[in-house]
Amino acid sequence: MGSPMAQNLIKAGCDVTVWNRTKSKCDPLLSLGAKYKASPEEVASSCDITFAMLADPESAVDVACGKHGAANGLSPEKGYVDISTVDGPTSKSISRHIKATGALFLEAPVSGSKKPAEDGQLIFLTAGDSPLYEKAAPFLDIMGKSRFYLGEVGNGAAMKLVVNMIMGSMMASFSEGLLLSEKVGLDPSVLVEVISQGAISAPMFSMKGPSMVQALYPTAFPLKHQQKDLRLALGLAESVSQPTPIAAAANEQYKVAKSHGLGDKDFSAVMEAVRTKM
Ligand SMILES: NC(=O)C1=CN([C@@H]2O[C@H](COP(=O)(O)OP(=O)(O)OC[C@H]3O[C@@H](n4cnc5c(N)ncnc54)[C@H](OP(=O)(O)O)[C@@H]3O)[C@@H](O)[C@H]2O)C=CC1
Ligand SMILES: O=CCCC(=O)O
Repeated sequence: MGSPMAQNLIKAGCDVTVWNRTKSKCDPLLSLGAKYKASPEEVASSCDITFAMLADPESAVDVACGKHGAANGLSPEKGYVDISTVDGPTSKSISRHIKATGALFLEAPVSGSKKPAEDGQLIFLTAGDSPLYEKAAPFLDIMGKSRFYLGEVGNGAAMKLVVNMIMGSMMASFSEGLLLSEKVGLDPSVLVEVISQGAISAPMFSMKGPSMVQALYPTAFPLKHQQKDLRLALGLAESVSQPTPIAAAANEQYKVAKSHGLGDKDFSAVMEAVRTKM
């Protein structure tokens, strides 16, 4: 996700400096004109705004607050925008570290996957310092098609987790439907077509259905990240005593799929956990 987002900034003429743990993944960006720094600290100290896109809460904390983390390079007037999908408590902790340097903080997780990231069509769910929201807006508009400002840090993370909780449950349910249709002698491709014309039509079903029918799961959104998001969403629900039995059942299926080595496949590969008693 970080790579196509950075590409769009570079192509729009922004002065972009990049870092990634696996340096070779920066090469396509460097050939487009990006500069490279050897640590998040050096990126933050050389840029006005630093955007971070990390896998999970642990890596988001490490890159922001760890040794040679971005916080070490920040100072007043600078801004740190964390686009990673994390839970509210993690985001608040990162915010405290960043703000202790005098810099501003915005959480800005995104809805939309690989293709929207490539096409600059992401949906930003932001919260935190509103002056940084205003300053970052022109860049968010290059990478995305819309942006929401949701107030206090934690609200962007919560919105993102609720959306992905619904998405994960929908995908598990869709998988069950595809498999059931096949078992009763229907053509699952026709089910995909029927769904696309009715009230439960969703771009996700139309885009992923045809390959799921062929048991193909080319990765757009890794299954391990969908399971992480369900886990974090269940934690959010627990924190306010909201029952979420459907999401909890879906999470079990993603856990099974992950434990069978499907974590790096697209999250639609949850169908393999539903298909067989893995
Ligand atoms: N893919 C999608 O469709 C979407 C993903 N998201 C969210 O965006 C985030 C990124 O997703 P995505 O790009 O798909 O994930 P990837 O797994 O493809 O990339 C994860 C990134 O995090 C880095 N990373 C992981 N662990 C560490 C660590 N310990 N220290 C430093 N860097 C680390 C990786 O570095 P390295 O290259 O070295 O492994 C890589 O740059 C996740 O939070 C995900 O939930 C949100 C919307 C859509
Ligand atoms: O977090 C991943 C979201 C994927 C999507 O919105 O299609």
